[in-house]
Amino acid sequence: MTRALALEHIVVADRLDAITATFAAGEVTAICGPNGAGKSTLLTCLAGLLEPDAGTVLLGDAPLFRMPAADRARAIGYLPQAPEVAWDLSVETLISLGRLPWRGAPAGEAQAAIDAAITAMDLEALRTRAVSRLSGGERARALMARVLATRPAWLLADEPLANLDLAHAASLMRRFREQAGEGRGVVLVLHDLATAMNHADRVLVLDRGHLAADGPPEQALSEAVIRRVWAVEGRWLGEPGAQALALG
Ligand SMILES: Nc1ncnc2c1ncn2[C@@H]1O[C@H](COP(=O)(O)OP(=O)(O)OP(=O)(O)O)[C@@H](O)[C@H]1O
Repeated sequence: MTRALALEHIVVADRLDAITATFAAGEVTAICGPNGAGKSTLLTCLAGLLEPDAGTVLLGDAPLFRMPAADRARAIGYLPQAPEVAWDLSVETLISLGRLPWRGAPAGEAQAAIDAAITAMDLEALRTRAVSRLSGGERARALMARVLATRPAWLLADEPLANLDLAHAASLMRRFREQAGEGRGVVLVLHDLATAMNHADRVLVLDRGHLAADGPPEQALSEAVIRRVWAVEGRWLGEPGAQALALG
């Protein structure tokens, strides 16, 4: 069973203030909030890349920052907001880097995970293409595929839809749902509140380093919360699961 990820009173000076939240496996959790609210900071703490100044991050019962790095890398896959690709690799080689935490596993298992990630992100036609010759959205899909190839218990992604066209964005949200259905935990930073409203099981709203709301999307992203946190008048239109936010 996938162990829960939890933040206990974490503080990152001037960026996050005493945040407590437990993330459940099998769910898609969205983190929303205005620019500078602390969303990426929170996600890097969850990923085990930024140690908070106070408080604890737990994976199950284990403090995340005491775990061996390889164990952490197998458990948590993380897609940063603006990932760097240091070398000009082919798409398939880039994706195969997602298997590094599993060195020693059978080669067939690795190839199956890489092939599944290539299919999931619609990259068959680009398998041998150099990363430098991809469009922005294709590159984003290749980087997401690298994370999927790890098959981690937790998938953390910072604005994973940012560069994707409509069809690929919808397809990736379906993949995240499938991943949650397989028992993984999925935590996404999302600016598009309609995507969070329609696809997340739970939404955390951050506002200037504080947790402003935490709950099912219809509560955490109510019109009152949007007014208070984003200072915008918004009105939800449409049916549950296919809502749009009208502004003004
Ligand atoms: N490395 C850093 N050192 C110090 N402060 C930082 C650092 N990175 C970000 N900050 C500050 O911390 C706050 C939170 O930043 P963070 O990147 O977590 O926000 P965010 O909610 O992800 O914003 P955005 O929607 O703009 O991506 C901001 O005020 C930012 O200026």
